[in-house]
Amino acid sequence: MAADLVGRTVTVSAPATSANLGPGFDHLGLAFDLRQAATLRVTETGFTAAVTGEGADTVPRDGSHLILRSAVAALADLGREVPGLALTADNVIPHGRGLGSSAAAIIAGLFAGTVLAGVDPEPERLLGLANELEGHADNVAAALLGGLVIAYPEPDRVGAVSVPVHPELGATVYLPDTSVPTSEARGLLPAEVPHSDAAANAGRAALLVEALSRTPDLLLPATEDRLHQRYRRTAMPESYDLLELLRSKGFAAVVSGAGPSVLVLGRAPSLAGLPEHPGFRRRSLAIGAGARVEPPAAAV
Ligand SMILES: Nc1ncnc2c1ncn2[C@@H]1O[C@H](COP(=O)(O)OP(=O)(O)O)[C@@H](O)[C@H]1O
Ligand SMILES: N[C@@H](CCOP(=O)(O)O)C(=O)O
Repeated sequence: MAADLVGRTVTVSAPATSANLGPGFDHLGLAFDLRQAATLRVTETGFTAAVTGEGADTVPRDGSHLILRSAVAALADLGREVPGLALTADNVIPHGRGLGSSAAAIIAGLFAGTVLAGVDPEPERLLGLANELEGHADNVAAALLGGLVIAYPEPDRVGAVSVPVHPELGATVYLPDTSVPTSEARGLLPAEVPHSDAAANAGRAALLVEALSRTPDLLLPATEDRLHQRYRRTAMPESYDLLELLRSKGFAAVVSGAGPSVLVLGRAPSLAGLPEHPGFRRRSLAIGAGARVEPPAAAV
């Protein structure tokens, strides 16, 4: 038991993310300026969570809390065990909406656990742990590194590269009141897809990297997907209808992550013309930085 760590405190933050971005299923992620902050203190005994904001009524208050579990996993990976941890968090990322709340929680916990152990948060090690906890690498990679990220899991490691985004790129998210757990949305995907659909997505994902980084005018064709969105329609019919409506008007709309939020990408000024839509709250998002240690004052 690492009694030497008792009393250590750290405040960290990790961004909300949108995974997939249309054709980049499980591989592309984009981070936003909406951040999960968390303060963790090593205590003499017990695992506790004081939580306000999004999900405060539903998340556990003991050691099964996702941020605490992730911090413990990072410590264990370093061969350290702590007698207790006290978490304080004010959650601002809505849960189960496709904005990577679980990825931000996992990355915040892993980052905090590593810093509490006195070790530099080395991206590849954290990404491997995060992929195990989340089950897919796209939004944990973006939450860790920030900006636009291509994740590429390999048999013995998870790789990720950052790609510069076009300076005018903006994003607007349409948030419904309803949520769909990512596990449920993943359960709707078929085990096999037609070769032509896989080929189309491979081409569009390549085009999307060009569109996001250099040529935003290509975003509408570049965000076409045939591998996941339509299979998930039954779980989020209103989102799919909104997506089709926006695309018919020329906006590059996609299901954000596993949904049910709808994300629109484009040059920031062009997004000013986006319409309101009943049942959804519209919100502009700027591209965000990756996980980081915050000054203690950032804790709420
Ligand atoms: N800040 C958080 N603290 C604790 N648990 C969280 C937090 N954020 C997310 N979770 C857990 O992850 C779940 C949502 O994850 P998921 O279904 O993948 O949706 P998404 O990541 O798109 O919001 C929540 O119901 C909760 O169990
Ligand atoms: N590639 C995953 C992304 C899930 O993202 P989330 O933010 O909805 O958890 C998927 O599409 O299942």
